[in-house]
Amino acid sequence: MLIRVVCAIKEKKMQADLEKRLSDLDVQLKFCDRQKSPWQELARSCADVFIVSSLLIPKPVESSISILNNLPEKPITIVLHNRESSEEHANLLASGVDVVLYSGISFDSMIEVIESTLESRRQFYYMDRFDQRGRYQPRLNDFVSNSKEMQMFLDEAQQIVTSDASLLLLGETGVGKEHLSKAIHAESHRSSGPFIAINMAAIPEQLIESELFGHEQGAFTGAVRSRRGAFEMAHTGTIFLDEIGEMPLQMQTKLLRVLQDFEFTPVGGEKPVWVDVRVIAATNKNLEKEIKKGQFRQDLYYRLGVITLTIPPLRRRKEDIPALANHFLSVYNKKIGCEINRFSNDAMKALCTYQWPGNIRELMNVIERAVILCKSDTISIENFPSIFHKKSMTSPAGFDINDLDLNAWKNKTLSEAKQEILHQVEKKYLEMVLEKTGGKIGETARIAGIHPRGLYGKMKILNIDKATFKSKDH
Ligand SMILES: Nc1ncnc2c1ncn2[C@@H]1O[C@H](COP(=O)(O)OP(=O)(O)OP(=O)(O)O)[C@@H](O)[C@H]1O
Repeated sequence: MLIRVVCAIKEKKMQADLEKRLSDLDVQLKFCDRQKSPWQELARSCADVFIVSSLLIPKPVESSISILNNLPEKPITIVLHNRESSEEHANLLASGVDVVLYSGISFDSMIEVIESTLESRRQFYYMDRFDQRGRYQPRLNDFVSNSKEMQMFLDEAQQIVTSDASLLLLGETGVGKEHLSKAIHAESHRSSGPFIAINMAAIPEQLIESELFGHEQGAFTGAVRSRRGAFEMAHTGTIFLDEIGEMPLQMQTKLLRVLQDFEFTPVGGEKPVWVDVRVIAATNKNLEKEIKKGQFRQDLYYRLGVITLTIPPLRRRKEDIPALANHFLSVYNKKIGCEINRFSNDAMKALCTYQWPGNIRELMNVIERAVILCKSDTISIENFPSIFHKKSMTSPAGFDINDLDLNAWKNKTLSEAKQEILHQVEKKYLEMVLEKTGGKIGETARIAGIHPRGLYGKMKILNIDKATFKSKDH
């Protein structure tokens, strides 16, 4: 968060000195007009810290201070008092002022107190970001995943956490793009800074600019107070721009300009603001198609996608389903207060066969519903929605060329891409036959029309363990 300091200082020299020193402190600084009564201006600005001369506080002091204290930002108020009277200091503190400073003290001491106030404000935002156990969740290591594909993906993600480059996350709805970006933020050197998520599809078009870059009071009808935008809130942290494919073209142009040097001017503002922010954008749209249709700027696509990661859909990493299902079972057991131990074999099989168009979000919802409906210690297929009861669910999934992730092939030769698909097909086929034969190698080899030694070799390469199939009821 970029700390905002708003000052109303009576003495001209003091104002000039403070302006000089506070500008070095990584804050956004604003001075109210000394000629007019500044209180209305203070109350309409959005600030973390107010620094005011006691002579400018309208009487009665208590109600003027309470106007500031009741602002939604819960600002800290520092009053510079021109008399060294402990009684008057005590009265100011009793009216709700946080810090009272005698303006006759050395300027360095005054700056020291202001600095420590700013630091306590930064800590206030910092504390806000941790759960009760003091952990900022989620972390990359906590990612529930057993599949090779996801492990490779997570290794790739691990390599880019140290980078400050913009990141574009692609993937279907519910695959975990926001979840991953939180984990990347938590692993990065920015983890003590904020993570601010903003969804382009959820904001009316005319408000996007103000949501992203903030506005000044009076910038448009209804802008009664000034307000900070997401970029300012994300200062020293990460901003997550979700559904970037929904951003209107005109805003794309503005965003591109901001991404050049991270400087912008709030709507209706005069002074530019500079922020230090890492941008992670995400979409489930095919941006290359959107570019061809003229709906997305190619230069913005390149700027956002300095690094691009595509999270595979759940149906392409079915090995993850049992681990994820058990993870969500324990999450909802705790949340709902149940003690369900397991899934029946049929129930787990149904989960593993389903195509999951809504990915992990859909899986979470299905498990939550099942935990609520389950009346025993085992979740059965009857606890799932009716689509899971159909017979076709238990037959092996069909092969759909459209399910393939073409992005994953970008740096591969044709023969490497073919090899990869071939491995997937062989793995699926052999697992299906091993399942049928209860893990019997001779019988599986006979059905597959290959030599048992050849079958062993393939199982080793494809990481298939026959013991997995022996444990099933055959
Ligand atoms: N690996 C994971 N382990 C545990 N929970 C996960 C995992 N991945 C995603 N989730 C959970 O699944 C839900 C959906 O994830 P998320 O919101 O990150 O998806 P998304 O790809 O950003 O979706 P959308 O495109 O619709 O915005 C969230 O509640 C998230 O916490």
